[in-house]
Amino acid sequence: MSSANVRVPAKINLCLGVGPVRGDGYHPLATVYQAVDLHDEVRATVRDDEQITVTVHSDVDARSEVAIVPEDDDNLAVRAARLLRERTGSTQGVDLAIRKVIPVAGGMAGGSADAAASLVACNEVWGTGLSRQALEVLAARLGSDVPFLLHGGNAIGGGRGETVSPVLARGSYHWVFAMAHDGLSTKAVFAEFDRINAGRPVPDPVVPDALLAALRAGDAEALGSALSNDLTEAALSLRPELSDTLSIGIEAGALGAILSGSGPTALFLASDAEHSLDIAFALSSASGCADVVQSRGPVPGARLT
Ligand SMILES: C[C@@](CO)(OP(=O)(O)O)[C@H](O)COP(=O)(O)OP(=O)(O)OC[C@H]1O[C@@H](n2ccc(N)nc2=O)[C@H](O)[C@@H]1O
Ligand SMILES: Nc1ncnc2c1ncn2[C@@H]1O[C@H](COP(=O)(O)OP(=O)(O)O)[C@@H](O)[C@H]1O
Repeated sequence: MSSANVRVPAKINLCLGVGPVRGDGYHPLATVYQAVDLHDEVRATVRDDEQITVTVHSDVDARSEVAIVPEDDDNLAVRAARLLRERTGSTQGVDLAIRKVIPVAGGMAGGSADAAASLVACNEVWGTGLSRQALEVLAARLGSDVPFLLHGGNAIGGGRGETVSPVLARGSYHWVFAMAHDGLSTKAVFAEFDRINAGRPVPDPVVPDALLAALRAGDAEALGSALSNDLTEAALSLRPELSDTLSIGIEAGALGAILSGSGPTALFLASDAEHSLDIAFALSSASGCADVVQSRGPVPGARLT
């Protein structure tokens, strides 16, 4: 096969517990990931030389972020292809074309999603035949949340986020995402977390029992109350105006409102499609929102289409 197309979802963190910084600079996490219906696509086409190229396209007019996605070896999709080649000894080249929908530096793992998609697409077109398990090992080297994007659905994330284990979950949830005008650097938000917590004891992170119970029961209202994110204070310290966005969604009756990962995307849980439309409408005129998107989760991880 000379070309393959992979669809890959964004992720949200239903809870994000963050522990004290480790010796390697990373933080231990206790999170529940959910893959949501907001997808990038990566098309891989084999070249007849050894080059690896990437192009990035977007249909999203309201955000001009594609300009900040590197179209060179720094692109995470290219790094994934190089890592797969290194691991398998393949010498083939590939053209990668990314259709970008997931917000860039939005706390929804868009770059990690493209890395996961590139692993699956290149493994297919190069015929390198690595198992999902072997791809997960490579994924963990590319970024903390890349293994989850291969997996999809709902899952518990441990370690620095790269260990993914199953969670008992029921139900399909209605989400509204408020995208900000500019992204936030994950590294900068973790550094702010360390600055704020310097001199304070930071406990080891845990996944709250109330959140696990809500997911087991498929109870949207209980899930809304159990949403949590230990990076909130740090992200709001860097972007105080995000608290206005969260307040607008809460006033519109959201069952729960938190930042997605390290932000700045804000996420709101709705009880049904109509409620989700009401919340989206309230947010659409907020000055801090570049775009408002209604979505559903969970959905599967990176898949060939
Ligand atoms: C915070 C989370 C939560 O799901 O999501 P995002 O907000 O980025 O989407 C992730 O852990 C992000 O994962 P990812 O974007 O793959 O981060 P990485 O490339 O591994 O790390 C980028 C930087 O973030 C910091 N980092 C990341 C993960 C972690 N557990 N501890 C950290 O301190 C480190 O400074 C690291 O250099
Ligand atoms: N394919 C890619 N898509 C998006 N960002 C990328 C990609 N490759 C590299 N990057 C870089 O990674 C950074 C973080 O991107 P992203 O994964 O979207 O954010 P987050 O970690 O907040 O979810 C961006 O600022 C961008 O420069």
